[in-house]
Amino acid sequence: MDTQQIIAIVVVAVIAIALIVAGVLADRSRKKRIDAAEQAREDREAAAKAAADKAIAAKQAAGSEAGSAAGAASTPSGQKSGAESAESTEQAESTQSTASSIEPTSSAQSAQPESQTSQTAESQPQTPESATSRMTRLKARLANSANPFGKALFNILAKDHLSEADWEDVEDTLLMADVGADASEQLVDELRNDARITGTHDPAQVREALRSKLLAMVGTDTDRRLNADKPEAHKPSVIIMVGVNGTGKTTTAGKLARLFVADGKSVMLGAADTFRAAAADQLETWGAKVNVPVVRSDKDGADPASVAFEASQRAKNENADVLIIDTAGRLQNKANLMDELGKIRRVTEKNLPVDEVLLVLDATTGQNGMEQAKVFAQAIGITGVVLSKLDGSAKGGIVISVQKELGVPVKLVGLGEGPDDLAPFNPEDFVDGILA
Ligand SMILES: Nc1nc2c(ncn2[C@@H]2O[C@H](COP(=O)(O)OP(=O)(O)OP(=O)(O)O)[C@@H](O)[C@H]2O)c(=O)[nH]1
Repeated sequence: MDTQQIIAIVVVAVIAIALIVAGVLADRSRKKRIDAAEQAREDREAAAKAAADKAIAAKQAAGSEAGSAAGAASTPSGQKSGAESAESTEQAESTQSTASSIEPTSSAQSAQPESQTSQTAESQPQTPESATSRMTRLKARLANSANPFGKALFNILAKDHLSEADWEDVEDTLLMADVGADASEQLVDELRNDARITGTHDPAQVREALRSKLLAMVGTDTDRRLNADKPEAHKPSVIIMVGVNGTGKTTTAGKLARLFVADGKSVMLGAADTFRAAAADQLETWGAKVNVPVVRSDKDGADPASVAFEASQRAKNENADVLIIDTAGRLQNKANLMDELGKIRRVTEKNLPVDEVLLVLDATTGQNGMEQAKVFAQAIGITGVVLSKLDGSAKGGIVISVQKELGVPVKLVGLGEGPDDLAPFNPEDFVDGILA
């Protein structure tokens, strides 16, 4: 072997080592960026949560000053912190009694003497907003919500030419919008490959391609109708609301009742959240607002399954069109509470088949929602997801992972605390919301 050959071999070996080292360094820096993005996301969530807690505390202080009886009856359960909720749930669990005293009430029957005199406009039956007007208003709200991710994407995609670093920024931005690591990587890989094949780096074209790929991931031809709205629905059609503490189950139950009432259906609400009297009171306030009867127990800690049984029996006897059963918030890692959901379902099914179990996920929860969804799906079986509080979050990319992993469609989105702030999930509006 002459000197030239030896030099050639050494050069090749040095280049190979340099490539390997560069690869390892690039991988590490990529991991660092993802970690930093995750950290930034967590910080933002913590800041948003702190701000929300502050607002809730201020609201509670204002409420207690007012001290009105009606105010006390309509205190939303979500006004207590998740930790408090979980604690009260656990306390009630130990004192739980099977002998419940169930009181079917109607909006007229349910008013107590003092709450009758102090009944505010809030609990008076209101006329539902028309579907068209509601959709226009909700779309405008979604379009106006400040979306840092959409702006970040816009800034990247507004460049003349996309560099490797820009592609990575696109991926990071999708990650921060909670699109999920796998989906974000897949999207950017596909876009980059397409760009290589077609030779185009035109940001406008890339943006359009990203939109259609996101739309395909979210699914444009999925059947997102509520089962109660399908021709084969049972009568009464039973819907059970489930989810962790404070996600918006009771609020969504109330808004949903209103949607059915607006469609001319007779609705009944079942307060199977028996851990706190305030929860049944909150549902009763919604019942009065949307003018539907509420079946509840007057006893704190009564067996939720027995309330569900009573509610389903009454809905059956009265031939209601829809029965919506609200359940207590529970953390997905509390096995006994998750088992209780199965019992609520089984007991209800002694009277009526259950058409729908809606998991209410808080859009601001991020990828943790995925873990919740899996456990709830296992415990009771879910047929649809409601993504609540989308008005307070530009994220909601969790939609993609939930649908992909559980095969369950997102059917509704919550866009505020008002009675008409619930809308069918619309993939186009949702994707445009992320890209806006
Ligand atoms: N901004 C906004 N707030 C919402 C939405 N849905 C519910 N909320 C608020 O979230 C808080 C909690 O809502 P609840 O309906 O009490 O939640 P929950 O899941 O029934 O609570 P627990 O029974 O304690 O588990 C309340 O202050 C609601 O007004 C929404 O779509 N947008």
